[in-house]
Amino acid sequence: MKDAQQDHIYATPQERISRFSFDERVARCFPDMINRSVPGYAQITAMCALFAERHLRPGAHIYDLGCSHGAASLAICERLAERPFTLTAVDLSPAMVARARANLAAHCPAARLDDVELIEGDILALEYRTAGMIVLNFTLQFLPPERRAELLERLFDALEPGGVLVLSEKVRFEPEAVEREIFDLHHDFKRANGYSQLEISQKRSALEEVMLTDTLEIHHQRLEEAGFARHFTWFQYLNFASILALKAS
Ligand SMILES: Nc1ncnc2c1ncn2[C@@H]1O[C@H](C[S@+](CC[C@H]([NH3+])C(=O)[O-])CC(=O)[O-])[C@@H](O)[C@H]1O
Ligand SMILES: O=C(O)C(=O)Cc1ccccc1
Repeated sequence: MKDAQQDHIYATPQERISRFSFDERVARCFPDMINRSVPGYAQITAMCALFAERHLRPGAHIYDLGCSHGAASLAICERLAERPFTLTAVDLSPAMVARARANLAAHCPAARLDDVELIEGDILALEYRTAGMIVLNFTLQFLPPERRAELLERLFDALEPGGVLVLSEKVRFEPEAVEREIFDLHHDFKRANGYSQLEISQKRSALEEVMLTDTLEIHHQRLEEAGFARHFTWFQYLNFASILALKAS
């Protein structure tokens, strides 16, 4: 599937801006979109492989939830090419799952390919098996806020002792003055990466009711309540952050 395209989705004025969705059009340009929009995306993806290398017991299972093109899964498969593990990557969008499948088939080391499974489905409805590592990179923010705690509790239950969860999110800040400053700086970041003011503001409107962000404090509180013994923000770049949460061994 050689269709890696530049993101021009919001480049022309739209009369009515429809809600953002992970459809065919977004899937087609997704790598370009996320790399130019999410500060630290490449670093966070690469670190997921190092977390797996450090924390995964041989033979353990990994989940990549809301995998999109499968970037985190691929980074893990490449780094742990010689080590035994199994992996399930899940996404609700058929267009994304098709890309993840093609990407993994093309780039996953042959020795790992048989142990990787892709599921087109809702991570809120999945039956989880015991896992050593769960990756939630920029996915929780798209779930209804009232379902987030329940999902984290289920993921905590699925993790084996010593298991790890990587939770990466766009976050908001309090007080409002700080939020405004960092929000604007993120827009500067996007402009520096070639997005126009029109693209930035139209996409912001499209995301308004779809992507509801929490503060880092809320994320940590949820993880605490889900049962995680240790959880800390290991990365932050403007309003994008990643937390590592560990289940006691
Ligand atoms: N209920 C759901 N069930 C399954 N998938 C879902 C659900 N809701 C949304 N998604 C999927 O979650 C992904 C979010 S993108 C993740 C990036 C990836 N992790 C990456 O590291 O490249 C983040 C972003 O675009 O900012 C999309 O592919 C949705 O289809
Ligand atoms: O583009 C943005 O402003 C974002 O907040 C991140 C993002 C990246 C890709 C899809 C949806 C949101």
